Amino acid sequence: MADTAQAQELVYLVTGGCGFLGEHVVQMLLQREPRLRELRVFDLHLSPWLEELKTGPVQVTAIQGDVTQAHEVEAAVAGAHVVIHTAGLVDVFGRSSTKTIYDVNVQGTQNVIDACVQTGTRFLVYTSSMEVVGPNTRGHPFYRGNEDTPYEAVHSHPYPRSKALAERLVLEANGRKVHGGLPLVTCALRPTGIYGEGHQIIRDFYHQGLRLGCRLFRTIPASVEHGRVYVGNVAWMHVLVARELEKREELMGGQTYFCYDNSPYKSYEDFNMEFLGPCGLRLVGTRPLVPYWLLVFLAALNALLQWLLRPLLLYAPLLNPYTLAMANTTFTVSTDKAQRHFGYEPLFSWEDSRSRTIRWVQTTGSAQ
Ligand SMILES: NC(=O)c1ccc[n+]([C@@H]2O[C@H](COP(=O)([O-])OP(=O)(O)OC[C@H]3O[C@@H](n4cnc5c(N)ncnc54)[C@H](O)[C@@H]3O)[C@@H](O)[C@H]2O)c1
Ligand SMILES: CC(C)CCC[C@@H](C)[C@H]1CC[C@H]2[C@@H]3[C@H](O)C=C4C[C@@H](O)CC[C@]4(C)[C@H]3CC[C@]12C
Repeated sequence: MADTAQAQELVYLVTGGCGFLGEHVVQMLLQREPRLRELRVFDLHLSPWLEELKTGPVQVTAIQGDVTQAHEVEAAVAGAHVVIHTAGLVDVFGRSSTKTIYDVNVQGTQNVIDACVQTGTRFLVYTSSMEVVGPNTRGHPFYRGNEDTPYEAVHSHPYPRSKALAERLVLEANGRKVHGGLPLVTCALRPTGIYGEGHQIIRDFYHQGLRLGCRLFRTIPASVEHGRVYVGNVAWMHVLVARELEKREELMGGQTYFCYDNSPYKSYEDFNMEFLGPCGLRLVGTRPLVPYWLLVFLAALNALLQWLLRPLLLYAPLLNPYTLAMANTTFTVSTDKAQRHFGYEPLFSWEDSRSRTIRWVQTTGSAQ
């Protein structure tokens, strides 16, 4: 690949390419990977915006498919040079069964690895999550840690468990011989809480705030730091890793990297106010307005109601014991591993990330 540097010769496959992160990865590849010949976008649900991409210089191939179906994955992977595997079931609210989460996140990832091995695709980038590390349900803080910081990772919830299992599969597959005899080179990116254009939860908070008279009520102490990273920078990191894996396979193969940028360290709610404030909302209270024991009780009540109502309807509110533990436990990263290993620098400054997100909330928020 390296010799014919700028020729348009590469075929990339992005699984989950129509999701929140996947869409940004697709757009970033089209803008920033000059060697791209074909971009395959594989997703369970194809988005209409894909049609607009089909008129550009790069061949964009939309593939409606399911990562749990090995034959569909293999057909999509065949002939691709690089796979960026972002498809996943992101569910910390109890919307899907444990089995479904495992099928998509673990078996789906295994299918992607097997397809690479069988078809001879050598480079696999996996979107993991900060949650393979933490926060754990014991509430231990991870304060500005890096990839080597010791931490007791205890996974009680199906989503982080599935991401941790899938990440292990990907890392263990590094070095396996693919069809043709060359080694597979894999690595895993671990974003913290991603924000930016397309982030559904921020939109939900915005609408909740509008319903409450342009107010939100503080529930988490301002001192609890929650790591966040802008979607454009996460996408950029994926593109860079995919590009550099071939040149630095010894160094990068089998590695994990937190996704980071210059977004400030704040509590989950204070961080959201960086966007919701300029959209007219205010956060009431300098301290939590509800005592913590009451939040714990309400979260447990929600879990009980979810279980009781399951035969009749899906009750999946934002607050449950797991999301409360996540929001209420400090988890922030401070690392330069990606910069050292493959020269990553955030493409978007904090100011830019913030204003892009505000603009998006303003334009799409009121339309809901
Ligand atoms: N959103 C975050 O804050 C965050 C943080 C860390 C890691 N991640 C990881 O990033 C990845 C993308 O997350 P996201 O926030 O964009 O989620 P998303 O739900 O917006 O996107 C996931 C995409 O995967 C697709 N998908 C789901 N099941 C599939 C299947 N069986 N076959 C094919 N496609 C399927 C969905 O249709 C969707 O387009 C996930 O792997 C997630 O675990 C997300
Ligand atoms: C006390 C409650 C009212 C506040 C509820 C907030 C809750 C919905 C938020 C808090 C933290 C959020 C998660 C965090 O940003 C990181 C990730 C990692 C990623 O892999 C998937 C998304 C997820 C779990 C965020 C989901 C929403 C959470 C739990």
